[in-house]
Amino acid sequence: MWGAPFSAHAKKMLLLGSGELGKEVVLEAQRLGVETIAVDRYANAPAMQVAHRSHVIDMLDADSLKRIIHQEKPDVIVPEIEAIATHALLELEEEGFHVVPTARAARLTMDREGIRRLAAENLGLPTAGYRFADSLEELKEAVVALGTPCVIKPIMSSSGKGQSVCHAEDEAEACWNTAIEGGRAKSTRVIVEAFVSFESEITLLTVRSVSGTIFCKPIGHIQKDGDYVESWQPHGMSEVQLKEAESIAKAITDELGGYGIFGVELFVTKEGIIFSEVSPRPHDTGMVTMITQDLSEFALHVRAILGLPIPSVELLTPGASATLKAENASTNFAVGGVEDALSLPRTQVRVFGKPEARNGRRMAVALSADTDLQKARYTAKQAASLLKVEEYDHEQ
Ligand SMILES: Nc1ncnc2c1ncn2[C@@H]1O[C@H](COP(=O)(O)OP(=O)(O)OP(=O)(O)O)[C@@H](O)[C@H]1O
Ligand SMILES: NCC(=O)N[C@@H]1O[C@H](COP(=O)([O-])[O-])[C@@H](O)[C@H]1O
Ligand SMILES: [Mg+2]
Repeated sequence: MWGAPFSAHAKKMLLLGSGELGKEVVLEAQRLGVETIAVDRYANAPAMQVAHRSHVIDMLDADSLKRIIHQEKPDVIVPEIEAIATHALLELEEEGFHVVPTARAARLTMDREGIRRLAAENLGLPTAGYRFADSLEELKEAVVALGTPCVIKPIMSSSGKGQSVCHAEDEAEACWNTAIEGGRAKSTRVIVEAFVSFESEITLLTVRSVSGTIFCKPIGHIQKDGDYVESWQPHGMSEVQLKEAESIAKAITDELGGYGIFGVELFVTKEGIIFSEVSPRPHDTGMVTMITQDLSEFALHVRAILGLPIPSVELLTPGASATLKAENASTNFAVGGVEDALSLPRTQVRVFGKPEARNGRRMAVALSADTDLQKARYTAKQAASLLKVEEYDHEQ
């Protein structure tokens, strides 16, 4: 029970990160009458455009983070990206603030080392072989030890930023440079992972709420340069594979604890299911649930966070999503082709409203439903291909 936004008894939710995923979280929170505050490193971020108010701060700076949280005194703090001063979240939790799902979960998943060691070394979950390196020399040793191809990633990054595949030992230096330039935080530590030749990869959305743990139907996806371009639900898997996937997801989410949605990323291989990583928050590939489920991953996150019951989640139809990415840097552009995309059957579009385009930046997503999953995938891809980031002429 809570009062209206802006009133003395309002329920206040503060998001750390205000991208396209946060925007949907804010919209869902507002449907339940929650007061929303969006925070990010730049102005006019997507979630800021729909939240009650917003702040621009360096979220990797602990003092700025604590200052804004002490000022706002939110009832719930919702990390929306990894790159946050998570040690400050641990302190804030100690003070009595509620961090979603827990400050420890945010801390462990912000860097690949924390979550990988927890999954592989503490829980004994199957993962790709891995090593960590703090210098080019150490990286070269790791590449020799793991063999090629292997995948190199900054320990703090997301959406494939700074990630590369090393095909031969003499590529190690180029991979090192990519990682150092691409990480979201200025860390020089990288993870080197043995390359997994998977048959498919999935996100298993797992919801922890007062009602217990439930799983959404598996979401299949395709990634390009470490970033998702297409996802669909349900992904076809055998009963045995699904049980294995659910048991890994249950183990890691039970360990992280708290209430909320988790995107558990898994590789499906001939030999079995391999754990990749987990986001204690909605997942980009899960945007497809906006068209497939009775409760989207955003609605589920908000309900779980607020301590509300989630007795079940239903897949209403097979469906798919496909992304629009910008190719050039610009602040004077429009997302065009929406009319053409929406002329396709059972298709929707979300335009994120990011104020700046950059090469590779995700700007919009197309969502399509169809009783035939393959048709849904085809239509979503077609819709996304009709969307374009178009530059205005200088005079306009
Ligand atoms: N060890 C690996 N073997 C094979 N492919 C991999 C490996 N690690 C990552 N990939 C590929 O790169 C993609 C992105 O990797 P990962 O999820 O670790 O990066 P990320 O930057 O955290 O991405 P996101 O934030 O979108 O989840 C994976 O979904 C997979 O397609
Ligand atoms: N894979 C994680 C992911 O998709 N996160 C989503 O992308 C935003 C950052 O986008 P930007 O880099 O374009 O600002 C984040 O704020 C989040 O919504
Ligand atoms: Mg990932």
